[in-house]
Amino acid sequence: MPLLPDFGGSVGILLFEMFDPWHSSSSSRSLSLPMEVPLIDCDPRTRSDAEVARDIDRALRDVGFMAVRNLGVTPQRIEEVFGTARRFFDGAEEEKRRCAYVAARENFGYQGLGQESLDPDRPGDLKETFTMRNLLSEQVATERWPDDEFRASISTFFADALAAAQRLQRLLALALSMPSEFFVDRHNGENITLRLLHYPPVLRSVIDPEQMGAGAHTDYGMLTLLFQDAVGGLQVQSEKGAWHDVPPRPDAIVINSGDLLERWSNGRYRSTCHRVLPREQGVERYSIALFVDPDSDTRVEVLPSCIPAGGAAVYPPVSAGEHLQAKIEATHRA
Ligand SMILES: O=C(O)CCC(=O)C(=O)O
Ligand SMILES: [Fe+2]
Repeated sequence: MPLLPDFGGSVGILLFEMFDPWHSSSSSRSLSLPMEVPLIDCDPRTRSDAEVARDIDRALRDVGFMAVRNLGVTPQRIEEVFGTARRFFDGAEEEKRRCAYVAARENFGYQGLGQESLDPDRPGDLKETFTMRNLLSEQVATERWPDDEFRASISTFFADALAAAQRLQRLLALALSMPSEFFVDRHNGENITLRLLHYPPVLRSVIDPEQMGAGAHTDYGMLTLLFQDAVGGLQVQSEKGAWHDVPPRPDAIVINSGDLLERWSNGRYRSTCHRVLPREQGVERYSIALFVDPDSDTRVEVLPSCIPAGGAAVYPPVSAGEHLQAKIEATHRA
C-alpha cells in the first residue's frame, strides 16, 4: 500500500474552518472558510533562489506554515523511515521501556500515551513518541537506542532532512538580508531534534474529552519540518481562533516557523498555534518532525533588517537554550 495518496496536481492546500467539538462553546457548525497554506516548489532546476525566498517569506508571514516540494528528501527515504517508526511502535512494550525517556534535560527516548502535554493546561497527549535530540553526538549510551538497524535508518534520514533544513535556512537568510550562513552557523546540532510520533486509535468513551493527539502549542525553535502519512489530523489556528485542517500532501513537507524565528524576525514570521486531533476513527497515524533549534548559547535578538525605519524591536533578546529548555520542562511529566 503506498504510504501517501495521490492528490492530483492542485496548487495550494485548502484548509477549512471546522466545527470544533473540543473548544467551541456553540453547538452550531460554523461555515467553512477556505484558507490556504501555500504550496512552494523549491526545485533548483526550475526556480531561482530569489523566487523561492520570496515565496517562503510570504508564506511564513501570512500563515507561519507552508507545504514545500522538491527540497531533496526522496519519497523512498521517507518511506524507509516511516517503516522504521512502525517497526518500533509495533514492537514489544518492554523494548520501548528499555529505551524510555529519562529527563527533559536530555530530551531523548520513548514516551508512552499521556506522558507529554504540548498544551500544559490539558491532560496528556494521546500519542507515543521517540525523541532524539542531538542524535549524532553519541552522548546517549548505545543501549538506549532500539537497535543498530533503527539507528542507521534514522541517521540516514536525519542527514537528508538536515540538508533540506539548511537549504531553507540559507533561503531565509537571503529573504532577511542576512549573510547566507547566519542561521546554519547557529544550528550545530545541540538542540536539533528528530522525533517519531504515533497516534494510536482511541475510544471516545474512554478518553478525557479535553485530550488531544497533540495539544495546542507553538513550536519552540526556528523551523520544524513535518513529514506526515496520509491520515491527517493536524490543524492550525487562525488569528481569529478557528481551527483549520492541514491535509497531507503526498509530495510535500509541511514546514512551520517557531517562537525563536518569530523573535529573530521581530514578528515578521509567525509562530502559529497548531494541534493534532485524537484518532477516534480506528485509523492510526504516524508523523515525523525535525525541530531545527539553535545552539543553547545563541542570543536570539531581533535582526537589524527586521526593524523598520524609525521602529523598534518588539522582542527583548533571549537565550535560545533557556527558552527551549523552559518549554520542554513545562510540557513533560518525566
Ligand atoms: O504530528 C504532527 O502532525 C505534529 C506534531 C507537532 O506539532 C509537534 O510535535 O510539535
Ligand atoms: Fe508542533
